[in-house]
Amino acid sequence: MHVVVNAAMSADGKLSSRRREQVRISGEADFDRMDALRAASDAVVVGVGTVLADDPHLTVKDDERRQRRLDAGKSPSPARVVVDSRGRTPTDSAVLDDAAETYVCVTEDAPTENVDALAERATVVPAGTGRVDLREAFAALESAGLESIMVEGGGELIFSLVEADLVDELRVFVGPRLIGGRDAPTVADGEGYVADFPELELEAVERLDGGVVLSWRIESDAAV
Ligand SMILES: NC(=O)C1=CN([C@@H]2O[C@H](COP(=O)(O)OP(=O)(O)OC[C@H]3O[C@@H](n4cnc5c(N)ncnc54)[C@H](O)[C@@H]3O)[C@@H](O)[C@H]2O)C=CC1
Ligand SMILES: Nc1nc(O)c(N)c(N[C@@H]2O[C@H](COP(=O)(O)O)[C@@H](O)[C@H]2O)n1
Repeated sequence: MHVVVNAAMSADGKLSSRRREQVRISGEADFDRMDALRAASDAVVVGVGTVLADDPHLTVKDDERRQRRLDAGKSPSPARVVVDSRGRTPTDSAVLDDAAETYVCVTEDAPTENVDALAERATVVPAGTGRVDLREAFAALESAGLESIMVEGGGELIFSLVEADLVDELRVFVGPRLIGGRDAPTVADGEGYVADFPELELEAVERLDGGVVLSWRIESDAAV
């Protein structure tokens, strides 16, 4: 399994504002780069915080890319995965439509009524208790044939994935605006580190949309 995190942040490192509503940080070229990465992936992963904030669709937008996937015997868009401990994904969410296959990773103690409702529209993957056990969930996704994984956010999920040693690459578009706010989400939220900070190796720098795309490799010890 190969896991790439792709996100867009302001020049001061924020994924959105303190209201946690979607903020357009990327320009057309960066959204197109994101679409190409989606098209090259087997699955696109987000946390339920992102579903509740943005109601994303997570499909491939470009017709030619969708056609190329069909020509290769694949579905037009990759599978969508929501990491959602309690099964809070609303049943009318865009990720639960029939445009692509969807997996919802929940905990074993998630409320049964939520799990049952989600199971009508998605494949439910139980993993862990309290919070989704990401290593167990990703191992289940890999067993389902999902090898090439793109994670779009948000900051809570990205931090946990790094902490679980599941991330191979981090690609961040740094856009030409400031958002500010001590409570605004960043690329890596969660508890944060106080020591043994994960080390990154810079692989590429590309100017785009008045900002820059930074591509980093993360040393990962653990295999899934
Ligand atoms: N600029 C960008 O590229 C993007 C921005 N966003 C923004 O990020 C914000 C949402 O991010 P967050 O609030 O951080 O939510 P998130 O999308 O990271 O979801 C976090 C939630 O996932 C669930 N979860 C289950 N197991 C977990 C585990 N082991 N570790 C972590 N979370 C687990 C929990 O319910 C947790 O609250 C929104 O404001 C959205 O607009 C989201 C994606 C991309
Ligand atoms: N890469 C990027 N740049 C931005 O400026 C953003 N606001 C986001 N947000 C994420 O983009 C995805 C939207 O998906 P759909 O267009 O609905 O398919 C979703 O993951 C947002 O959280 N990303």
